[in-house]
Amino acid sequence: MTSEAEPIITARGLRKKLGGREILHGLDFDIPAGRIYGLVGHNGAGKTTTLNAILGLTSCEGSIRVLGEDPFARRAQLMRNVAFISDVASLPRFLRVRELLTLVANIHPSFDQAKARQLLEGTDIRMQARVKELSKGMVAQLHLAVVMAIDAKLLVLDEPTLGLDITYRKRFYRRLLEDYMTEERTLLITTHQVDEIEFMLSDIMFMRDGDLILHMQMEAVNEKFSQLLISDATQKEPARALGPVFEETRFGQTVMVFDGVDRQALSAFGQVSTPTVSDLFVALMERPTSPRGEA
Ligand SMILES: Nc1ncnc2c1ncn2[C@@H]1O[C@H](COP(=O)(O)OP(=O)(O)OP(=O)(O)O)[C@@H](O)[C@H]1O
Repeated sequence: MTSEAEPIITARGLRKKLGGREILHGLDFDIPAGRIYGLVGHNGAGKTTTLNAILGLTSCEGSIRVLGEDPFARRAQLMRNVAFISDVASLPRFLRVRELLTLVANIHPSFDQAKARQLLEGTDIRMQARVKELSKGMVAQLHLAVVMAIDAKLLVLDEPTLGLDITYRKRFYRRLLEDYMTEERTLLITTHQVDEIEFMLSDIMFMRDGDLILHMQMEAVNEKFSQLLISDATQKEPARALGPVFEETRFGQTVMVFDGVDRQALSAFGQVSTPTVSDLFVALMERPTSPRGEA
């Protein structure tokens, strides 16, 4: 097993300029092995650009190492241990499923064709079918089966379930968790439906306008942040005195999010819980000063 001391990905001062504009403003982070990371951010925050830097699809300033290598300079070698699914449907549409499996077997040294066939047995996808005849959900399933049959240390998923219905999305993530994840593998996922994957995440990263504004283990999120639901309006002012980082009204009740405030103290004013990742994201996006470099 790769030790915690040797991160799978290390970025220092990662910057990217595109079209004369800086898209990534100097990111610093380490991603250890055996974790499931959720990378969350608004449209245009720089998530795909970050993933492209990790996958060696784009060159950047600063430094990035994936499994100890520079992904841009050593992309071909690195792809033996890295697999990815992007939101851009990238499977050749004219191929039959069995031709696709043969093609991947020919180009990918860590691909186990028998395993891919076995993964497809439980689906409606036939070996004779052409990719273009499959529904979106079936293409996603096929893509996942191909990727799950690659013995990779790092799997990068960029909006992997875009356009799929809820049943497919749930099945997709369940499969990934049950049949793929081991403590030697690392998963990095971006999605705008973060509530659906929250149950499987070990860590989250929030991006805002090319900056990393939060990078934290889920357990730490639990300890650090609290959500307070206030039904009694008279409790709003005293709760506000404790300095919420966010406040809004929902169905006539007040919701506040606190950073580092004792839950016992909060419970005097209402119902205390841990905010969901999406609630926390909304709260921190509105916070004027970003806690850069927080880990
Ligand atoms: N080739 C390019 N030339 C110029 N600007 C680009 C290029 N590619 C991306 N950008 C810009 O970089 C910024 C970050 O884009 P990126 O795709 O990384 O965001 P994202 O967080 O993945 O967004 P989304 O959630 O919409 O996929 C955006 O403002 C985008 O317009």
